[in-house]
Amino acid sequence: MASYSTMRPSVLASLSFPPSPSSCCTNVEPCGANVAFSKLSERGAHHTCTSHHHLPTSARSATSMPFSVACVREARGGAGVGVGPATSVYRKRWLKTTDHYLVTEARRSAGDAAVSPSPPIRKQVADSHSASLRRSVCGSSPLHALDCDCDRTRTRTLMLPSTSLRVCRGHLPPMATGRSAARPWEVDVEGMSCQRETLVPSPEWESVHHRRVARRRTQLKATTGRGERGALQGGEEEEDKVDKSKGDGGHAERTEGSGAGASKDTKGAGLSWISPDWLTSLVQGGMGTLRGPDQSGIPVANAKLDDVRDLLGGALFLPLFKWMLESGSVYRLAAGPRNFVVIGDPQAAKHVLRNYGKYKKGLVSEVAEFLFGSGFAIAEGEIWTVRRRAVAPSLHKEYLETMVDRVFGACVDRLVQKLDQAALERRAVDVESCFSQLTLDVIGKAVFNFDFDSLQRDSPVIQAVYTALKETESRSTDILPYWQIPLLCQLVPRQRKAAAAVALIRATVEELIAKCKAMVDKEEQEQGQVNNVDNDYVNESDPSVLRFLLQSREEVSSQQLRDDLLSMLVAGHETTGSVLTWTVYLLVKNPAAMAKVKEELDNVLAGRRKPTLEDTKSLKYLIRCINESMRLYPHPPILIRRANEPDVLPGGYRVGAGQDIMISVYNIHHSPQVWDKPEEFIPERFDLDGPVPNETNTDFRYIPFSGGPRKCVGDQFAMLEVIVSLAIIFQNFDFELVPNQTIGMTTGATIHTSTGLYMTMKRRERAAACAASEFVLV
Ligand code: HEM
Repeated sequence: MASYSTMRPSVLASLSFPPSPSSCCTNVEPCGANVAFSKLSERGAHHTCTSHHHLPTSARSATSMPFSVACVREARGGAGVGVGPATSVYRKRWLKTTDHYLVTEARRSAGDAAVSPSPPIRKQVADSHSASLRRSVCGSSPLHALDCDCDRTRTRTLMLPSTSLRVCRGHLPPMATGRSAARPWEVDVEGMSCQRETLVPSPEWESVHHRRVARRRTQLKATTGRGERGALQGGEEEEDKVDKSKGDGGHAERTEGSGAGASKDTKGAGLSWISPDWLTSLVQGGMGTLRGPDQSGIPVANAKLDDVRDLLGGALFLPLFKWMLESGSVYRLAAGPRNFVVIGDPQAAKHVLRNYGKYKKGLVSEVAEFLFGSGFAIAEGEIWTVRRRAVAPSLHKEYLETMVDRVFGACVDRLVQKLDQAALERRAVDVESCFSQLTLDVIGKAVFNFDFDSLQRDSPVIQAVYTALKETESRSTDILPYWQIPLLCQLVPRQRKAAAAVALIRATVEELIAKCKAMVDKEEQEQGQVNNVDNDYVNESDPSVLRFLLQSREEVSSQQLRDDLLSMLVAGHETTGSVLTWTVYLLVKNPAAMAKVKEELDNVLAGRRKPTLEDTKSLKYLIRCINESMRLYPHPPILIRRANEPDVLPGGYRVGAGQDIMISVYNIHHSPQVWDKPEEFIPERFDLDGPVPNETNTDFRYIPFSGGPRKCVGDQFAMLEVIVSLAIIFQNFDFELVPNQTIGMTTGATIHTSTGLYMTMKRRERAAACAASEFVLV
């Protein structure tokens, strides 16, 4: 048998190996997952690791053979590159099968009729043609790979209208992989015609799933107390099997909420052994025996097992609201080993938020430290005081005016072009991802003077930010903070994924800082002096926050600067994107309000598409719509604090030192005791000629930007960005919701839709008459 090492160069060169049978994912990265593979390029022993689930089927099976991987990070991976597993066991097996493959191929090309290509090779050759037609677009959630052929044992048959396809579980949207009733979902297929298809679960899968759910329910009903936990564990073992067979849990980590009847991916709940019923009884009764009677006067929510799915990994704010209706506006909740006091009362919220000394960020700092480091969004004490004082002045009036004039409009204009194209092709667009891209572009320019250009090309940063934020939320409900143990972080796939996301974000930020530093130093060398910066300073060519901070020559370590800017990047990106998404959604659902907005825009801007800072003040109705949208969908919906010392809340509720607190902004904003018709979208509820509502003038009934010393530092920036964006977009387009969509809710740090928000759009006649583009990005 010819050996691989002797045959490799010549045979590989002579093989017309199909150009990239390709991994199923376009976002392959060397993420160092459980099974690492090394890539042996012909140039020598270049090794790179890539995650197991990113590799094509042939790489994972025992019968591995050469193939190529499109590695986006390294921009490598073409035809004729052999990939072999790195671990010795895999390498051995792989070499064996490669030898076999090469010999077989050699015999075949020498005309040996007895040899026919092995089935996998035939399959790959066939797929290499169709792969180019069906390139997956799974980089940008919630779009997922189609027909990826990862591993046949882990696939599920899905019915397309015309055919049936096999899709890897790991690449399906969460509602498809979840255990609750699945319903139709969508996958973007970048095929020849770029059509979108709707997939529904196959009838076999549905029936297996329903049987499993029914069995589990019966088990739970039949048991109580200790037994209940036993039953849950039993059920989980079964679910675990399902989960293990999932291969990649990555996508499934994006879970569904129960809003608007959305189905839920209860992965978190299913994998955890905690039962709030059990813990609630501990708090209600057991706590009396363990720690003495509960003197706090705070009612304990009767948390039910069914609700825990939402609590662990879903739209947490929804069960919190349900429990408020049952237990009152301040209640205690046992969630895992922690217990929280949940506040849905404006006065109690005001007390906690204003008394920052008594209440620190606590749990938030713990669970988000891996992302923000010592950034001032989560820092406490002296670091926070100093850094907030240093950064906040960068968002001064001159700066905001520059943003309105030179950044917001220019970025939105690119979105307009994108939507224009979709309108021409009568294509539906997921506006949620568009807004996420837009706000990343804006914050990139505003904070770093860097153009992510994510509207035009896929930015891995978006997914990385989402992954990192989702991880912070998961950590806050994890039963054990195992992620505090470094070794476990290296072993657990979810942690590795989060670490990779943070590494990517940090590397991006560090690179941007280095570039800007070099530029400032160069300028100063050329001018032979250090620039003095006053509070209104805006650099003409680079108005970014980074430039402001570097030029102000504050004493700060480069790591602190990185963490502060990263705080702004993360805090200012998702939040604003979500406000845009839900405001558009609400307006499209309320045509009368939309008509008023458009009328106002036409009056105030009179065909000029670009509002100035002054114009924004006149767009009063639009602003009220945004205010109302942030009431109904606050981002984040929950604020977390921890009591530094014992205290008494308004209403006489006692909290002990170390007590974790959730201020549910969602509860306050939706409370029937606080608002009339709280569930309705009524922009007029805020007086049109009155002040813009905030925490002060509503006495903490309305706190979308929080309140007290740790109130959002970017509130004005964000409002202006949303006003300018919507003003331009609504002048240009009429939107329509794609029918039969389920708009579910899920949370990262903000409220997301569970599977995107698809809309079609038409150019408004009036806008069509306007010139194509008036903005140039600075
Ligand atoms: C509509 C969009 C936005 C919303 C709804 C929002 C909301 C919030 C909220 C509620 C907090 C307080 C969290 C707490 O009390 O625990 C906060 C903090 C913060 N926000 Fe925003 N934000 C938005 C946009 C922005 C933007 C655009 C930036 C940056 C330019 C930004 C930067 C920050 C920072 C740095 C903090 C931490 C402040 C501190 O702890 O001192 N935010 N945001």
